[in-house]
Parts: sequence; structure tokens; C-alpha cells
Amino acid sequence: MRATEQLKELNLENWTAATGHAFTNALGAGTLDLDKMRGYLQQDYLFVEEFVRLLAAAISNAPTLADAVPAAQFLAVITGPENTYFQRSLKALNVPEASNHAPETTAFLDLMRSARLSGNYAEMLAVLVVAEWSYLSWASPMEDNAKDLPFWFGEWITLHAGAGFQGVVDYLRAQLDAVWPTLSDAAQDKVRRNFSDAVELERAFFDAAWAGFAVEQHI
Ligand SMILES: Cc1ncc(CO)c(N)n1
Repeated sequence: MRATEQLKELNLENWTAATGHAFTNALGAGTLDLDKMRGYLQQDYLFVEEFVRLLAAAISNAPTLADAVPAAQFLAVITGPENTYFQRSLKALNVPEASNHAPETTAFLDLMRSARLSGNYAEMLAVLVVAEWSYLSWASPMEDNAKDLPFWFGEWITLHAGAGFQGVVDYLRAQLDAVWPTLSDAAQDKVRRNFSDAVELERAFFDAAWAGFAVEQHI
């Protein structure tokens, strides 16, 4: 079995909770309370800020140019269409970018920062694989509904579905699958820990978003 499949199966309970969540189900149905969406977008934009640093670190630690190119192209999507999606959505929903980090956001940022500062490619990939694969998993079944939704719901689905994004996830998984057999037992332990922390944090982030992050308002 692929290493990434095995890692997912070790975390099946949190994985299933994170990828079939009431929050994303309501988002896909177009029934999600807008204040919940506002709070989620504010906190997730803070997530993206650190995610960009982590992805840049993975690019800089990829073994060859061929290994780096798909991640670099993905970085351009995040800093291009995804970045403007956040800016347009926050504006349309009439809230500013957040200045305060919720505890669930801080916990995720801490994991991403520690993976980045480790300088270890596999530890970085473990977090990146979870973040992108889990989003592909919840968003893909909703892709056909996306066009009927307001853009702040619909584009969040289409950014995480379709052949292009599937290709990003295939690439990230293939990178981790390839490096896995070269790792020492201790290094594999650390990757396992990062992977399982990331799955737990994805679930916790959606749980908090569904309960409702505090929404920061214009003053
Ligand atoms: C919390 C979280 N996990 C994963 C993604 C996908 O990049 C995201 N935008 N936010």
C-alpha cells in the first residue's frame, strides 16, 4: 500500500470527520450561515499566510527542479486566484481581514511553522498532503453544485476540485510516497506525527468554524 494511503488509514476517524463535516456539507448545500462563513474565511486567510511559507519551504527543499515545479505552479494558484478569492469574498461579505488568531488557527500555524523550520522535506510534505488531500476529498463530490452557489461558496469548492487540483494532490502524495522508504525509523515517526496532528487540526478547525469563530467587524 502507498505510504500516504497507510498514513490516512491510521487516522481514519479524524479523516472521516474532517472530510464529511457538517460545515462543508452546509457550504456545499448553500445553507451555511454567513457569519460562520465570515469567521471561517477570516481565520483561513491567516492559515493561508503560513501555508504559503510552508509551501515555499517545500519548493526550496525539493530534491530536483522537476520535483519543485508542480509545487511552484501550485504556489502561484494560492497567491493568485485563491488569494483574490479571499479578498473578494471578505469584501462581498462585508468584513475585514482578521487580526486575531483563534486557538485552532494558532495550533495549525504552529504545526506548519515547525514543519517549515525543521528543514525536513518529508515533515513538510506530511502537512501539505493532509491540507490538500482532505480538501480535495470533501470538495470533489460537490463540484457539480458549485456553479449554482454564490461565489464565496462555489469558488471555495472549485478551487479544491477538478483535474488541476487532483493533480496537485497526486503530486504531493507521490513526493511523500517516494521519500518515505528512504527515511529512518525516527524520521518516519516524525512524519507520522505531523500527518496525524494535521488531520486532527483539520477536524478541529472545521469543528470551530461550525460552532462559529468570532467574527471581526469593521469599526
Ligand atoms: C485549514 C485549512 N486546511 C487546508 C486548506 C487547503 O489549503 C485550507 N485552506 N485551510
